[in-house]
Amino acid sequence: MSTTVATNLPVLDIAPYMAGEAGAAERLAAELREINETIGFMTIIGHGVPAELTAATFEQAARFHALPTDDKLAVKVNLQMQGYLPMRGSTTRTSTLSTNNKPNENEAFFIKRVVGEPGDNDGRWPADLPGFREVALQYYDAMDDLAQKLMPLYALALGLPADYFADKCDKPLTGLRLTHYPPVAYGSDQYGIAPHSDSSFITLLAQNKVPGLQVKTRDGSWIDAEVIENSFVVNTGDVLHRWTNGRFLSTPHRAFNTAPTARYAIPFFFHPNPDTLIDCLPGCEVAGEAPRYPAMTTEEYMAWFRGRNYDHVRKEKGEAPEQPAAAAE
Ligand SMILES: O=C(O)CCC(=O)C(=O)O
Ligand SMILES: [Fe+2]
Repeated sequence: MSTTVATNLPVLDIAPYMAGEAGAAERLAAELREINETIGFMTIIGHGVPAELTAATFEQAARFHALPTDDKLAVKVNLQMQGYLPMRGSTTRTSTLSTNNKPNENEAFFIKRVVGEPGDNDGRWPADLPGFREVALQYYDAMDDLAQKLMPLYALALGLPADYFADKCDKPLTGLRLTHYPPVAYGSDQYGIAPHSDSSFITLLAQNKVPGLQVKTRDGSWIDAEVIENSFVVNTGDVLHRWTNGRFLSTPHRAFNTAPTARYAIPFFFHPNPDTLIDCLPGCEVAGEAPRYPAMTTEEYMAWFRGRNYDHVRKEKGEAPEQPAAAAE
């Protein structure tokens, strides 16, 4: 593990905006723009998500992963990434950030709910775990809500009308991942989750009491994300990076668990609607240059991403496990 320095990510207090204070949206949007053009990671406070709900979700993640392996395998992940992904079931291949060829030292439970539907997760809910589904879906609602509230800030940050993303993200592809990183003596090129950028528009990662998240800065150094009580780490993912023609950074990050106890993480991934075309946004063109990324719908992009990173999806498609690189959605 290379040397890191503990440095705070920029902290954005969104309480004035959430309270509807005059001028708050414009002021925060300007900060958001600066952050996204320079580091792509921030910590938000004043978000209004009850700390008890976040704590309860961490507890449910721990309860799920404490189940016997057979019970977890009974809800094994499907091709839509709903259900249980066993230990070392992912290898980060979409990434050009590392040459590791070892699977990620984590296991995860994925929930994906379609907006307006009750959240059946393709029937993939653990038996005999009362309260798990209810808490997870309540947290999911809170994350959906927070992500939607952040959309106008992202639009303003890009010089677009505040409601620009509204009809492009009103039936978003979202997902909640409950990850378990057991304590591991990591070998070389071994990670809890290998260096990767997220595939999302944005990711909302509840502050972890157990440190382990590291973020790569533009000068190439890795910094530890510091623990700030009741906050969310919010980062730009590849979809927004592509949409902004590379202007908003989709910053590499990785995680280890070096604590003697289990570490859990509960990231929420927010994508635009499946049929939203991710094509260079107005104002992000570079004069005299073609857009850096080919236009693709969110759905097309995600299908490509899953095929690369998740072994069960590769197998289904008849593709051999390939030389890996780490990914997350
Ligand atoms: O475990 C963490 O803190 C980060 C996890 C992560 O980056 C992901 O799941 O995409
Ligand atoms: Fe990530």
